This record gives sequence, C-alpha cells and structure tokens, in this order.
Amino acid sequence: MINIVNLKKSFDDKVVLRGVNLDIYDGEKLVVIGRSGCGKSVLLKHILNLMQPDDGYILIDDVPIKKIRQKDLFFLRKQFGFLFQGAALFDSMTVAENIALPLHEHTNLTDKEIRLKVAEKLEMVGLPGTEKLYPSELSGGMKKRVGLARAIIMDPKYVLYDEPTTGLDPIMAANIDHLINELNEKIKVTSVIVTHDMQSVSRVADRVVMLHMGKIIFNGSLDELYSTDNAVVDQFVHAKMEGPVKPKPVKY
Ligand SMILES: Nc1ncnc2c1ncn2[C@@H]1O[C@H](COP(=O)(O)OP(=O)(O)OP(=O)(O)O)[C@@H](O)[C@H]1O
Repeated sequence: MINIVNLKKSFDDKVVLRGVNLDIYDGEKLVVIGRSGCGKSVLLKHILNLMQPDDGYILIDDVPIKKIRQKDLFFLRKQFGFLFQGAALFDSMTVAENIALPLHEHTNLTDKEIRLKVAEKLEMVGLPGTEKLYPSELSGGMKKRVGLARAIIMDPKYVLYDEPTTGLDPIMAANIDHLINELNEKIKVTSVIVTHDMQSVSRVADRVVMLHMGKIIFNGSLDELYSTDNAVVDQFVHAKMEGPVKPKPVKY
C-alpha cells in the first residue's frame, strides 16, 4: 500500500501540490485525472522518489520513502515499474536489449535466464518474437508495449503509467487499456494511471481521483465520477466549455 500524506511541492513561487492526501490500495487500478499542468506527473515523480517534497511524506508498505532512499534505492526501484509518456526506448538498442536493461543493471541472471525472461514479458504484451527489432521499426503502440514489457521485467509490485494512451489511435489505445487490465489480473500489480483520456478512464479505473489546483477534489468510483455534483469535476468529465473552469484564450 502507498500512503501519500499532506504532500506539498512548489517550483519557485509556483505552488503545484498544496497538501495531497491519498491512499493507494494493493491490487487496485487507480486513475489520476486533472487538467494539463495540474501536477499529475509531479505526483508520480514523488512516488518514484525522483522528486522530493517540500513538506509531507510518502509511505511504501509502511516504510517512509526517505528511509528507503537512504537504505536501499534498488529496493525501491525493484518495487516499481514505470511506463513513460513516450515509452523512452533507446533507439540504438534492440527491443530485447531495451527490455533487459534493468536485469543487466540490477541482477546476476545469466544471459539465457535473461533471454527467457524477456521472451516471457514480450509474450505477455502481445509481441512475441520481436526481440531483434529496433525501436525505429515499431509503431507507436508497439513502442508503448515494449515500454510496458520493460516496466514489468523486474516483476514489480506497482506499475505507474504516465498517459499510456496519448498519441495512439483509438483501437491501439483500447488495446493498451486491455493490457493494463490484463497485467493487473494476471500478475496482480497495483496500477496508478495518469491520464486525461476519459474513454481510457472508463475502461480501466477501479477508482478515480481528480487533482485540481494542487488538491484532490474528487475520490470515488466511476459511477460516482459521472454523477458527481462537483461542478469542476463535472465540467472536466463531460468536457463542457461552460463551467467554473475558464479555458485561457488562445492568442494568435
Ligand atoms: N522540474 C520542474 N521545474 C519547474 N517546474 C516544474 C517542474 N516539473 C513540473 N513543473 C511544473 O509543475 C506543473 C505541473 O506539471 P506536471 O508535469 O505534473 O503536469 P501534468 O498534470 O502532468 O500535465 P500534463 O497533463 O500536461 O502532462 C507545471 O506547471 C510544470 O511546469
């Protein structure tokens, strides 16, 4: 379980997180929604210990991240898989080399064991036999799936997804959502998915939280999300032009 307690973060005079409180339960698929720039990625980076809060703290399975940082960074990294927005593959490496990277860095597995593990994960994401391809030979959706295979190569407990369906056609987006659901069921990972793709939210979420002006203003089920009487949440979820949130005028 992850407990985020009163998390605060500013950059110079820009306040991004104003005291975020959030519990993430084992085995659930939690979706974090919110407008562009509201701090969703900043929140993920705190969970991954890539950013440190100004105030507040995070517990991973009851252990404060700060303590893990000092004790054993590898322990933390092993617990988490992360699918970056752009999949973040190394162009000069093959699919297999990209996926195997964490195994080479952090384990003593033999080459044969690594090959087997890579093949197993590629099978899981629906790309068996693609080991020797280079990222330039893959479609956007395939790249995401390779990124996902890399995210789960260390058999993490938690997988964090930063906008997994952005830039994909609707069919490929549905495909990635299906994979997120499958991984959750098959390998029992806890998933945190940051997105503003509302179709994706409907397909994957067990629970949804909405971040707005540095705070969590909604925390509930899909049914509760779509029937909320919070005007800000309602405007976002139903993509309404009119409402309490005024889009900034476009300047030409
Ligand atoms: N390292 C940083 N230094 C300064 N400002 C930052 C840094 N990282 C994020 N920010 C700012 O924090 C705010 C929140 O950024 P974040 O990337 O978390 O937004 P987001 O909700 O993920 O947006 P999007 O949906 O567009 O990806 C933005 O205003 C951004 O400019």
